[in-house]
This record gives sequence, structure tokens and C-alpha cells, in this order.
Amino acid sequence: MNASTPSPAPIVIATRESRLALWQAEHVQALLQARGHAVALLGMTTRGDQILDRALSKVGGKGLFVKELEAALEDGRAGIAVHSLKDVPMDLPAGFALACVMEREDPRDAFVSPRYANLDALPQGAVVGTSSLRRVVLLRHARPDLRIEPLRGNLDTRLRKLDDGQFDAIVLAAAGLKRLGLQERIRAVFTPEQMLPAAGQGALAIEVRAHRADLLAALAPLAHRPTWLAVAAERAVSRALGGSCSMPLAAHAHFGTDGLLHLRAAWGDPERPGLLVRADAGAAVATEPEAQALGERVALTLRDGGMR
Ligand SMILES: NCc1[nH]cc(CCC(=O)O)c1CC(=O)O
Repeated sequence: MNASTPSPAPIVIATRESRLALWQAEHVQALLQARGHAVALLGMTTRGDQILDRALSKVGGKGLFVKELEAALEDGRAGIAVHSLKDVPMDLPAGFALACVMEREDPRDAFVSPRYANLDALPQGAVVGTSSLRRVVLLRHARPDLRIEPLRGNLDTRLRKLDDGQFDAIVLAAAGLKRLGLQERIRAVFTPEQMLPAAGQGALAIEVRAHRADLLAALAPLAHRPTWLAVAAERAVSRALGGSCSMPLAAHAHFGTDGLLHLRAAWGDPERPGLLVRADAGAAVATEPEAQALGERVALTLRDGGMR
């Protein structure tokens, strides 16, 4: 009898080709390989990577980063896709599922500047780069005098534009900078009071076709339950408010030392610069429906507080 069993086909990870996306895909590849899986990468360029001259909110939203990867899962070129959860739309297309959400990296936003130590140190009228409506609204609230200019492109592109002198400072997610070993570029991290993060910021999610029980089983050990519950609450705020990335919404949850899940959210109206509505709540949360209920409660408070 032949003792050798055919080795199973490798798990193929569909990934964008930016340095951050590749780092994230290779991170998942290494974790799966350590568990004995054979894993290959399939690099792809998405429309979100190609369109760099317009704000994402104007050209179809963050889903642009995800759709091409989903097409690769659909036609079997790849089995899994690794995403920054922040870029994953609230509702996945039918037949797709998030197999797991991994332990969150630093969820905060970072202040990056060659000359200035933090937001307060910026001179009157300084130019700050960001294309995130959430960051625009929160920056305007903190410093109405600043000139906020659009900034798109992957992390390296954004840092190069800063170094070229196009901006006095830019705002980036701390998680991306840390993953790429660029943490020395962080001059200050924003407190949640100054700059509340986006739903899902700092967390990686792995998407599969929902019927792939084999992949769901392979990925289950990579899940981090506290992160999953926190992001379920954050994403529920966004979903309850009809969330799209064209909405300047912040939502961040974490388990406190009291064991409760604390959720904060903020919403501003770009057309009404003075307006910023905040809401927060805490609850004992052990299941996804409980996390979602907390998110929906906070969303209602935001509505009552003057949203729309
Ligand atoms: N919108 C792009 C994007 N998507 C995820 C991250 C950072 C990493 C993360 O949040 O996990 C970034 C860059 C940024 O916002 O600075």
C-alpha cells in the first residue's frame, strides 16, 4: 500500500499589492503555515488602488478595495481574502462570510509631521492631508483654522507627499504604520477624545465564501473573540445609520477593566462644520447579538442627538 496521501491543495490568499496589504497577507500566511497548512499568495490590483485622484467616497466607496478580491474567491482563483476590517462594507454580498476577525493592533489615529510634535503645535492655517471624511470632521472640530487637503494613495505614497512638503502634517492609522515598521514616523497618537477611530480600525478580517467549511475550520483558530465582539458593536452603529464610507462616522469599542464593553461613537456633518454629535454606552457583552444591540443603542442616541 502506498503510505503517501496526496498533499492538499494550498490555501490561496487573494491580496492587494500595496506594502501594507502584502504584509497583512503574509502575516496570515505565516500563521496558517505554522498550523501546518500550505499557503500561496495571489496579488491583485483593485480599482481602489488605481483611482488615486478622487476621494473614495465619490467613486464607489471602500468596497472598491474588496470587490476584485471577492471575484477571485467566486471563480476559485483564491480561497481567502485578508482585509483591513475598516475597508470591509457593512454587508457582504450573498454567499460571502467573514471567517474570522483577528486580534486588533493599535486602533488609534496617528499624527505624522516632519516639523510639528502634535496637532496643538501646528501653526494657524497649517495644511493637513487626509481624505477621510471622519478625520476631516474631527480635525475641523478640534482646529477650525486648519486647511485640510485631500490625500489618497497607499501609505508610502502618502508619506512621500508629506516629505515632499505638500502638507504640514497628515493623519494615518497607527496600525498600518506599526505593521510596516514605520512607527518612528508617529509624532503623537490621538486620544479617543480628539480623534475617535473608524469602526474596525486596526483589525484584520478574513473573508471566504460562506460554504467553504474547510476554510472556516482552518481559520477559526486565528479568531480573537474580544476583538470580534468589539468590532461587531462598532459596525452595528454604522449599519444602523445606513453606514457607508461617505458618512463621517467614528465608532470605537473596548472591554474595560470592569469587564464591560464600552462603545463610543461620533458623527459630524461636513456641511455644518460646527456640528459634532457624540454618544457612548457600556454593557456586559458575551455574544454577537449583544454587541450589535449595544451598537444599535448608541446609534439611536446619535440620531436623537441631532444627526439628520
Ligand atoms: N483606508 C485605508 C486604510 N485601511 C486600513 C488602514 C490602516 C490599517 C487598519 O486600520 O487596520 C488604512 C490606512 C489609514 O487609514 O491610514
